[in-house]
Amino acid sequence: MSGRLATEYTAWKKLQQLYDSEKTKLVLRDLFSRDSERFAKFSREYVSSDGPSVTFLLDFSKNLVDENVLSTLLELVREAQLESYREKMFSGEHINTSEDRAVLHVALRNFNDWQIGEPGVNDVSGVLAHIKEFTEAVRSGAWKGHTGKAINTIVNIGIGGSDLGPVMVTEALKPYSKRDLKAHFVSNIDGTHLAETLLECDPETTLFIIASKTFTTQETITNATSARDWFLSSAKDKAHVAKHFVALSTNTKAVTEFGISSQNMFQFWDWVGGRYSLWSAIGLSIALVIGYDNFELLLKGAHGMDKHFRTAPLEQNLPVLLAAIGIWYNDFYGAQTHALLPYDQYLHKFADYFQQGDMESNGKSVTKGGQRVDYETGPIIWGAAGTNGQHSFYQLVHQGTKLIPCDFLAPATTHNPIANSKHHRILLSNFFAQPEALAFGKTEEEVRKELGPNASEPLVKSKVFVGNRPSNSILFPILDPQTLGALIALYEHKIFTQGVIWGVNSFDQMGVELGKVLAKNILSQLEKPQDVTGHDSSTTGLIHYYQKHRKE
Ligand SMILES: O=P(O)(O)OC[C@H]1O[C@@H](O)[C@@H](O)[C@@H](O)[C@@H]1O
Repeated sequence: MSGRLATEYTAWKKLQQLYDSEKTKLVLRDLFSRDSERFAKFSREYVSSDGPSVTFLLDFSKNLVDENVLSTLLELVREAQLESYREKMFSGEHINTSEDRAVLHVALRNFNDWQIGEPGVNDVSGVLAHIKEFTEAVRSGAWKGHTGKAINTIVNIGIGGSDLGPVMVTEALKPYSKRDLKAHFVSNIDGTHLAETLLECDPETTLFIIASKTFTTQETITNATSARDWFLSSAKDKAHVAKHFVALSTNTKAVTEFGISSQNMFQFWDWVGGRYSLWSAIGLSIALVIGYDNFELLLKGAHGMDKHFRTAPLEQNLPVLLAAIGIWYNDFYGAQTHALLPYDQYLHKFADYFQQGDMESNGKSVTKGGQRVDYETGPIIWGAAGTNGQHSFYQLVHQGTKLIPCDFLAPATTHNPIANSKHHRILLSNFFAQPEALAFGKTEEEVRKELGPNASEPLVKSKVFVGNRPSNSILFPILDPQTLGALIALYEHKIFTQGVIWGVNSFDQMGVELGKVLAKNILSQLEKPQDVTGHDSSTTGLIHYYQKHRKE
């Protein structure tokens, strides 16, 4: 975040030389056979130092690194002044320079009372108390709808950071959920999303949570307005809106104008980035689903990771290690993507969540100083829950022409030990096997031995796994709120660290603006063909075709 070009760092140049000279020697089969201590050297156990107990193991031994490469990567982290930028973040400096804002999602989970001098920080505990009071009233049935019935359905209306976090976390922590409180999430402007959801709602027992930091997002305001119309078509009286609509926002004025009273508004602040906002009032749906105490455990688990990130030496610092290794593939090996592969059905939205978390943060091509970068920045993040991915895209990961660094994540214990945990043992056997297969592959010699002398050459070749495909493995005891909090914060700080090295502003999102502006202009031209002006022939042709064929 220094705004310097990463290629100017001495350590970067050293890494390029190392890549050129050592690449052919960084072969996992050899690295492991040469060093029986490799696992011990290249793995770390995280143990939270305060708050609820969280432990997990990060095994990064199956990466194309040796001690020399790793220490040079850490030299790069130091040279980019990660430690100093980290302090700037934690102390509330306006490191989001383009928007002149502090970046303080860590303050939302600051149960250590670090002193942070930014307006709003002192109000965090008040908002948490409001969330606690409200969620307890709804969950206990004390909060009544307009006909005196308790709430049994919540609908969170939000998009991007006001949707993805609550969706991912409520899915991940389903075992902790109140099963008789149904939770829906409406994000897409496509009317189908709202219409299909409303089919499952009763206006007497549904609570709408309008989640929008700005409260100006077209999708959210349109969906919220249609939801309110739907509600009023049965409730009739506008006064009933107060019992069925609450808002999560930084924009009190727009919330009040919408018709939601300020008592039913849960506040947060401009120093909470959308994609870092699940810890804020945006987490209200999470607290409703899993209960306030579990929500607080989620926050405390994240806080433990904040403390680790802030204080652990770089060699022991898990977000830093993940970031450094990621740079090695992204910038020297030319890897375009990074796969997140949780072997836990509850984490099936984890990759979706970090698609925004990572790609909106580091998908930039100018530094904070305004220079065009001459290296690759944020990777494409993708993935799916194991073992489904194995029967879909793993073919390419194992034998395709692309290098795809993978993170495998799994819980040692399942919440659903059906069939005497047989399912879980099979799941975990795959979690252990895939990184092994990727790393060590299967040589031509091994294939020949297996197939016998009569096997055709093409068949032999098609069954070879070249291996040497890198991965990290993260193994945790069980997916509970505190562990999930720590894991999310782990990746948040990884993203931060990489952003510092690349010199980009990880906290703005200018790239989402242009399309919004063009869509607004096009919306005003959709009525008549003669209104369609000022576009290229392709866009004009598409709009004309739509106008010719639309029915409504
Ligand atoms: O929470 P609101 O303000 O509705 O924004 C929702 C989302 O909008 C998008 O355009 C992005 O900028 C996201 O970062 C943001 O999370």
